[in-house]
Amino acid sequence: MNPAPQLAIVKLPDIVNEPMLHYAPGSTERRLLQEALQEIRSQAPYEVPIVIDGEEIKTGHIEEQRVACDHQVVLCRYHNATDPKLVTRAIDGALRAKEAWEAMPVYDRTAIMLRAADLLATKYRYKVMAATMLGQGKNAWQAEIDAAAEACDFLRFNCKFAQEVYAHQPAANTPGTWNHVEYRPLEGFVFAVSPFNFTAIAANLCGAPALMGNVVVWKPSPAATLSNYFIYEILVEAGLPAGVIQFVPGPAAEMAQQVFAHPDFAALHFTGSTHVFKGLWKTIAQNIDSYRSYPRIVGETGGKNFHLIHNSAPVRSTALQTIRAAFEYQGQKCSACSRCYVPASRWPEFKTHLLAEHAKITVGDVNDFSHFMTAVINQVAFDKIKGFIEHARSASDCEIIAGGTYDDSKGYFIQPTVIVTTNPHTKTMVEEIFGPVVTIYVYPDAEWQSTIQMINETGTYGLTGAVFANDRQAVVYATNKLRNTAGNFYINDKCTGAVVGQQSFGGARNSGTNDKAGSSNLLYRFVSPRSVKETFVPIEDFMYPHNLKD
Ligand SMILES: NC(=O)c1ccc[n+]([C@@H]2O[C@H](COP(=O)([O-])OP(=O)(O)OC[C@H]3O[C@@H](n4cnc5c(N)ncnc54)[C@H](O)[C@@H]3O)[C@@H](O)[C@H]2O)c1
Ligand SMILES: N[C@@H](CCC=O)C(=O)O
Repeated sequence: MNPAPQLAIVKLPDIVNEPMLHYAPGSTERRLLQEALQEIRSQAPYEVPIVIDGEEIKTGHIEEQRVACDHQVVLCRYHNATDPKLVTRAIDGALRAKEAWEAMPVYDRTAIMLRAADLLATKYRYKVMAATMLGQGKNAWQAEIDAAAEACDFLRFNCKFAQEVYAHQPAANTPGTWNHVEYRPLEGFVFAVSPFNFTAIAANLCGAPALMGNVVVWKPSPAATLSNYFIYEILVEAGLPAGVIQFVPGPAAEMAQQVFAHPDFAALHFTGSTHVFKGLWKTIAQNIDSYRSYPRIVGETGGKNFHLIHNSAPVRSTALQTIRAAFEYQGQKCSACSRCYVPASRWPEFKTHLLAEHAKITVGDVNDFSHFMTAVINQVAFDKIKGFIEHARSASDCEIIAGGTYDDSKGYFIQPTVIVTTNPHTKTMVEEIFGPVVTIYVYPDAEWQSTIQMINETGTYGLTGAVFANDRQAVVYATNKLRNTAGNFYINDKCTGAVVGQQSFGGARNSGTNDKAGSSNLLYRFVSPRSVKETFVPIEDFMYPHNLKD
């Protein structure tokens, strides 16, 4: 196929954050979302195929995704790529689609992504939200944040960031020459592996490399299959050519082994847990001699995020922010507040506010919009979180002051749990829980500086953190001393809720490669620049002036 002509240097439409809807009683959006929930429930179980080169494939090797808050209900039955031949087919098909996709003008690739965002914001907003609510256990507001706002924002802002990348050109040209940089898609294919907890992240993991002209084999999370399939369908409706993104639910470990054995494997785009990411990195390292190029490895992983409260902080607001950060989406945001440091002088006041607000939280079915929390994702998560709670219950240095109960008879419900510890290195202060559990350590006011040092040295993660203080010296001190403790750092705000275009997202240490989702940094990881120099005037001599005779 010939490259399509490029007859204009185009200007992007203004890119702004998707306006958030509020789902207040009586609102149109609330009614439409409730109808979508009913519709999805009535259609369930959906049948989700593998899609390779635009062809729906039904292997008959079926897995189920269930409704998190009502686990007897099967939301979808999806076909799994258990046969390695299918993975080979997906890779081969993607590589065949590559030439035409990378030859497609940037304008057209961009138009597909912008169109997908508009389809999601309008025609499919409630459908994708409802699938996210039922499948991934989000209440209406959390689904709006994720499946509507953040997913649209990723799709649109990436287009803006891509323009920044393409516009980044050499600073100088010697007279008679013109230099430019071409941002080539990677030579090979990208493997995108997405987590259960954000539909938006899944859209970004496959969408960002594709926007930059790459072809992608996408393995969605089993616990997010339906919403992710709907995202895939939207991209196709928006004009994504067959083969550019291959939608391949499958056995994770086996697929990864096969993909990483392929010489054309060019990049991993992963979000998920730290131990899985490290395992994938090791396999890639072991196979390094077999690749055409050094693969790019981009992974955003776990966290152990903190709120640090100074004795000058506005206590009530800080307690409210802590409730949101610890318990929204049942603590299943990688950014969730999981450890909290409170000065002894303000602890009684903080505790009073925290417990009073905690008492207002209800946990229940996503169809009842009054609930602040719903179920955690599945039995494995439920059991793991339960284990942390029981460990705290039996530990002599911990006291559970709120919550601490759970019930998986209908859905995987865990009450928001507050632990107070006298040991700042107790298990729940150090390990990622990924559930609605926050542990508080009360520090002597005089130990503000050593507490900060301890926060910096506790655990292995570096994702998000927040300091709350009115005293500006305290803010400055904490901000400087905690520089490497969090890739996303907040001052007088909770440690969750990064917005695309406003706070690019990611952490270092064991939290990931910090390539910052929602920024041009990330897009640079999926291109391989070629510097091109053109000379306009032919030369007439190979000698340089200094070679001339006196
Ligand atoms: N830093 C971030 O931006 C960010 C964002 C969201 C989630 N997370 C992290 O993700 C985790 C929660 O998500 P999750 O439970 O879906 O994570 P997970 O690691 O269990 O799964 C993530 C993906 O990896 C796949 N996978 C699992 N085992 C694999 C293996 N052996 N080989 C190849 N692929 C494998 C899964 O099927 C899924 O698609 C938490 O640790 C959370 O902190 C991080
Ligand atoms: N970007 C989201 C977290 C994504 C991870 O789960 C936040 O900032 O809360």
